[in-house]
Amino acid sequence: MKVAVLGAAGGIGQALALLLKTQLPAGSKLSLYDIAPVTPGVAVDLSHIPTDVEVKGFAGEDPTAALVDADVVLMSAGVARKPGMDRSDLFNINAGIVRNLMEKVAVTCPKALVGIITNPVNTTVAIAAEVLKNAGVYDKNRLFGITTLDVIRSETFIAELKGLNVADVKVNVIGGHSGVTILPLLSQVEGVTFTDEEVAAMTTRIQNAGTEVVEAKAGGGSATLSMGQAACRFGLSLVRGLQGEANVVECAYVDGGSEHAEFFAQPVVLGKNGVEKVLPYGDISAFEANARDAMLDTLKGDIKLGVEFVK
Ligand SMILES: NC(=O)C1=CN([C@@H]2O[C@H](COP(=O)(O)OP(=O)(O)OC[C@H]3O[C@@H](n4cnc5c(N)ncnc54)[C@H](O)[C@@H]3O)[C@@H](O)[C@H]2O)C=CC1
Ligand SMILES: O=C([O-])CC(=O)C(=O)O
Repeated sequence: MKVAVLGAAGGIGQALALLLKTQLPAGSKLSLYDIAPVTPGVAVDLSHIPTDVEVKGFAGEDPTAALVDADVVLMSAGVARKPGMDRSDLFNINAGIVRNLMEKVAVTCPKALVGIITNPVNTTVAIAAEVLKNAGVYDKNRLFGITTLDVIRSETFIAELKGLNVADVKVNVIGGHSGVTILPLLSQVEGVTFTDEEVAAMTTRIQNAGTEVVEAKAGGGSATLSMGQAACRFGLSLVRGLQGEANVVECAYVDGGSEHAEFFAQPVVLGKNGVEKVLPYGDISAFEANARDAMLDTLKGDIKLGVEFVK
């Protein structure tokens, strides 16, 4: 199994690479790419950790060497937010970065499962899809926007509020990955009841959790360590699915035939070809149905921006 991380010298990339070095199955290969010249050094550093995962690092303008034979590509290349910015403010720089990297993926490892972390995810995933379509290699089951951070935040915040063991809290988060498009389905959390006020406050906190970190880091970037953990969880789930494990389920932003939008985050079963099955997200409350319907114009606009960028 070969996993490539693009943007590997960054805050997320280094945290993710460390977790993958220690958690990928024995015999895996980890390939790190970033334009930053330090990247081969990051690989040398990680290679001193005694696990059976081979690490190689590549820097420079061309990611091809890192992508050869990749089964999974996790992309966090790009710029991060500073206080006062919205995720959509990252579009101008990150759209081109994602497009250029996806052009190399399309040529070098078109069958890889690709997880996009680079923001704005609602739009960059649409960009990635258009690039793959233009190259004639698009398979909707192999492309994912990684929304796992919204899931782990929801689980953490709910466990804190309700005094639960966080390992027992499971939450689906649907929609997209910014502001109102992030919709945690609190009504489905087993063994927990929320007042209307708690639902409203918790939903808002989860939607604004990225901004909470951006403000706390005060100009030093956005979530990197929690995102490293989230991306590692999602990447390992992709690997487990590829290896034939049954019942690997994650929420992800996919082109899954949703009635709501071309891309929509919801639970999916992962397998040898990526998405094996898109699962229904189940019964939701009136509050959640309203929030879902209210987000759709924003989400569809974000997707359209990505499609038009590539055209
Ligand atoms: N999906 C999600 O839930 C989350 C997404 N993000 C996003 O992830 C992205 C990365 O964030 P950080 O790691 O904190 O940023 P960072 O600035 O620490 O790292 C980004 C890395 O990308 C590299 N890079 C830039 N252009 C590149 C290119 N053309 N090819 C290869 N590498 C390139 C940079 O050299 C840098 O090392 C941002 O867009 C951020 O908004 C952040 C948190 C959560
Ligand atoms: O908020 C940001 O800019 C980074 C991000 O996507 C998150 O932390 O959820």
